[in-house]
Amino acid sequence: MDVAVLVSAAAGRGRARALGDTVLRELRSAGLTPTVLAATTGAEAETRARAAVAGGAAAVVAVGGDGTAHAALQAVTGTGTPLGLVAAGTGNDLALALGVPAEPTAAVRALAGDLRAGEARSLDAGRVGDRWWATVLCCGFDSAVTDRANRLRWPRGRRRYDLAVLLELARLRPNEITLVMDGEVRTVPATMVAVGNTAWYGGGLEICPGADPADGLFDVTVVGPLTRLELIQARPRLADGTHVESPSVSVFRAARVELSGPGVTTWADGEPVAPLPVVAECVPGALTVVGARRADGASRA
Ligand SMILES: Nc1ncnc2c1ncn2[C@@H]1O[C@H](COP(=O)(O)OP(=O)(O)OP(=O)(O)O)[C@@H](O)[C@H]1O
Repeated sequence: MDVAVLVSAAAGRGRARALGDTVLRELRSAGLTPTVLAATTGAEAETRARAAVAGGAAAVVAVGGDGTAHAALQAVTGTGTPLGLVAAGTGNDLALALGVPAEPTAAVRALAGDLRAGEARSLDAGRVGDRWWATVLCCGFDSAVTDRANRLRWPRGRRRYDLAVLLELARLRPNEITLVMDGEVRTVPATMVAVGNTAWYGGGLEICPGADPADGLFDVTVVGPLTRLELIQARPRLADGTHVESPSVSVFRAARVELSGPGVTTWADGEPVAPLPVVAECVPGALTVVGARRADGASRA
């Protein structure tokens, strides 16, 4: 059985590259025939993965973080070809939501076992235009921070993100966002809006705690106007999803979410998707995964 493998050299500050040989060895010893797809950018990875799927690969295995999975998603979603994950990024929110074993050897064994047994899980996927995503599409404060962090050349790693948070806090103000959720229109001042297929984003923040990637619906978390202090105080509550109890936070469920507002870019799976306005559609069963141990609403499992 031929399996295409994406190894993102940059992911996890070199962790994915360091794991490449181990992953290939484990795949071979499970009786599979892996081929590493040579790619140095996300766009190249998408092109190679699409060709591998068209060529009949039994699965695409993404060794990296959410950005690597996002590249693989563009090739597999809607095709029935399964995605396997080996978590090796700084953010592994999709692997977390699906219960993929954190230990790489165990992750490879789990996905190889499913492939050999012909077992896979069907999950919903988010779509904006022709872009697929699997975790959370966000806009507002959080996407401005990600945008800013990507423009900063210094410092490296987590501290770049922390600096971006400080810079964006300094210019914090809510935007008027219009949401149309399954036809119902609301215009609200929002600090941020998160459209969740799964619960986590940003490397383990449970922004949409009730999101179930197998229910055909998004969970939409809308955070209303917050002061700087309130936003800082809300951050730890994101780690366990208790922010949704705050009176400033509203949660909705919908299969189709239109978002419009001024000068805001949406991000999903840690990657830029499109500037507003966008229409996000939840496409039931569009994504097939192997090696997942949980796919029915992570926080309830
Ligand atoms: N096969 C590949 N080769 C090179 N780059 C890739 C490949 N696949 C994806 N990428 C790109 O590498 C970047 C980092 O990948 P990823 O998000 O998986 O790792 P990460 O450690 O979580 O990174 P970050 O925290 O910077 O998002 C993404 O922007 C992605 O598009």
